[in-house]
Amino acid sequence: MLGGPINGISNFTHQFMGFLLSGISNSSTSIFYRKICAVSSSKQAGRQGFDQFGDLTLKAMPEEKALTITNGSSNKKFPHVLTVAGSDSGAGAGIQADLKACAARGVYCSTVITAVTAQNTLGVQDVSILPEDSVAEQLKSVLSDMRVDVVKTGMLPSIGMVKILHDSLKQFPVQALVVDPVMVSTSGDVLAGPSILDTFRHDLLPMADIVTPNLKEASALLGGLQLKTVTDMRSAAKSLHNMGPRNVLVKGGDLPSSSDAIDVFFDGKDFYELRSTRIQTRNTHGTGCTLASCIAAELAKGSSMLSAVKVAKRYVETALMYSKSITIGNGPQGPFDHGFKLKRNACNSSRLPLLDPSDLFLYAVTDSGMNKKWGRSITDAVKAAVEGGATIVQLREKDAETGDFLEAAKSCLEICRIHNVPLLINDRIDIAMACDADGVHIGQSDMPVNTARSLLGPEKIIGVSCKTPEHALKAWADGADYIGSGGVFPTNTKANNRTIGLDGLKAVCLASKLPVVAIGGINLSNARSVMELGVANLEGVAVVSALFDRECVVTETRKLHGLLTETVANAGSTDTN
Ligand SMILES: Cc1ncc(COP(=O)(O)OP(=O)(O)O)c(N)n1
Ligand SMILES: Cc1nc(C(=O)O)sc1CCOP(=O)(O)O
Ligand SMILES: [Mg+2]
Repeated sequence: MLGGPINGISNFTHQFMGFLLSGISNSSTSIFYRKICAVSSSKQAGRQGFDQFGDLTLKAMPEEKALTITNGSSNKKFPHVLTVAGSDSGAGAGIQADLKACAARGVYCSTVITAVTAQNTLGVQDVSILPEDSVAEQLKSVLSDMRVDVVKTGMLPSIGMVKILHDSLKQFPVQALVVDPVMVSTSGDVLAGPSILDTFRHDLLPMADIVTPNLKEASALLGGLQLKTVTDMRSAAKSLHNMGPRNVLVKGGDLPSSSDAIDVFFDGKDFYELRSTRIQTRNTHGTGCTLASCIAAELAKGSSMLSAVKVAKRYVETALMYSKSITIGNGPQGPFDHGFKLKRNACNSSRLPLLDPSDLFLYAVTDSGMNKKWGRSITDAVKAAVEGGATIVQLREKDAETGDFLEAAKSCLEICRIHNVPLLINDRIDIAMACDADGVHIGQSDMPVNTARSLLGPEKIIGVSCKTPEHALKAWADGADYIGSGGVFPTNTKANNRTIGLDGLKAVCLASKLPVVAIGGINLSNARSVMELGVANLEGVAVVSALFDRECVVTETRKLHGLLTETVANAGSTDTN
C-alpha cells in the first residue's frame, strides 16, 4: 500500500490519493485539442452565475473573437496552460511539477487545486480534498478572465469534480484539454472505483484530444485488460480512442523486458512507436505530471499533437538524465530537476525542429574552400542548394572566423526558415546556440553528444558521425537524432577519411535505431547504388563536392534530387510487384 496513515479521510480516499501521488510518475496526461462547444445562450450562462463577469456576449460569440475580448487591452498572446490537479508538498509531482514544467517550456501556468497533500520521498502522509464548490470557484475565476489556451488535468478525486470540470469547459471553451487519467497505483491497485472510471469514460475522455495512460491506467479504463506487449498497447490505444479522445498515448514505462521506454501514440489513423532511453534513476517522481504539462505547454505554443508529445518525451528524458544522481529526500522515489539547463531554450516557440527522417533525403554540406574557388558567398551557396531541393543543410565552415561564421549562419538560417529546411552547424555548438540554428552535426572526436544535448536542450537536432555498429548503438544511447555514416566512397573533401564502403554503411544502418544519412564521395553516378542498399532507415545522401564543387549549385542539386526521387520511386514499385 502506498503512503502512511492519513487522518480524517476514508481508506478508499487514502488509497486513491496515495496512488494519485505516489503513482504519478508513471501516470499519463491527456491532451485535448478539440474546441469545446461554447455555451450558446447568455441565459444559460447567467443561470450558472457567471454574468457578473460581464462576458455573456462573449460566450455566444465565435471563439477567436471571444478570446480577443477576454484578453482585454493586451493583444500579445502569451501561451497559457491551466492545470487542475493536487498540490504535492514535496513538489515533485502535482501542481508544483506542472508549474515547473510549464515555466521550463516558457509557458504561463495557472492553477486550480483539487486537493492538498502532505507527502515526501517516503510516501503520502496526509490528504485533504478541497470542497467541490472551491474547485468550481477556482475554475470560474481563471477561465472567465485569463484566456487559457490549454487545460491539463491531474488529480480529480471525486465524480463531482470531474463533472464540475466538464461543465466549466463547456462554459469556457479552451483550445485543448490534456487529461491525465490518474487511476491506478504503481503497485497495480485500482484506486478509483467503478463509478469514477465511468465518469472518466463518459464525461472526460470524449472531451479529450489525447489521453495518455500508463499501462495500469489503460488497463483500468479498459476493464482490467492485461497489457504486456507493444501489440497489446496498440490495441489498447485503439480501444481507448473509441471512447472519444482524438489522440491516445499509451505509456509503456512499465513494460517488462524492454531496454527502451516505448510509448504508443495513436491519432485515430496511424500508430507511432515513440522510443526513448530508459534512464536508471530513483528520481522519477512526477514524470507523468511533467509529461502531461509539457504536452499542454507545447500545444499552447501552437505545436501539432505529435510534435508536442515528442518534445515532451524528450524534455522528460533529458531532465531525468541530468537529474539521475541528485539526492533530495531519503525515500525510494525522488523528484527531478525541471530547470536543469533548458532555460535558454525554453522560449523558442517559433519552430519545433525535431527531425523528420525524410529531411535527410538530400543533405547539403557546405565547404568554404569550394565556395571561395567558385567565388560565391556561403549564403548564395545555401540559397542555391535549397532552391534546388536540398532537404537539410549543414554549414561546415572549417576555415571561417567565428564572427564571419556567425553572420553567415544567421543569414543562411533566414533562407532555410523561409523554405522550412532545417539548418545544422558542423562542430560549433557555440555558433549553433548563438544563431538559434536547428541543431548540430558532431563527429566521434568532437564534443560528446550528452554534453551537446545539455547545452542545446531537447528541441535541437543532433547528428553524429558513425563508422561502426558500436558507434551507432552509442549514438542512440547518447540521445542523438540521426547518424551520418561514411565514407561510403573515397573522398577528397575530408582529409584522411576512412572509407567504409557500402557494406560498412549497411552494417551501421542495421545496428542503428536512428535514421541514417550516407556520406563520402557520393555523386550523380553512384547515388543510386547507395539508395538501393535496401535498408529501411537509410534516409538519404549527404554531399559536399557533388553540389558545391560545381559551376551551378541549383542545377546540380536538382539533378541529384531527381535521381534520388526516381530511385526511391523505382524501389517502391519493385517492392509492390
Ligand atoms: C551528415 C554528416 N555526416 C558525417 C559528417 C562528418 O562529421 P565529422 O566526423 O565530425 O567530420 P567533420 O565534418 O567535422 O570533418 C558530417 N559533417 N556530416
Ligand atoms: C564531411 C565528410 N564526412 C565524411 C565521413 O565519412 O564521415 S566524408 C565527408 C566529406 C564528404 O564530401 P564529398 O561529398 O565531397 O565526398
Ligand atoms: Mg566534426
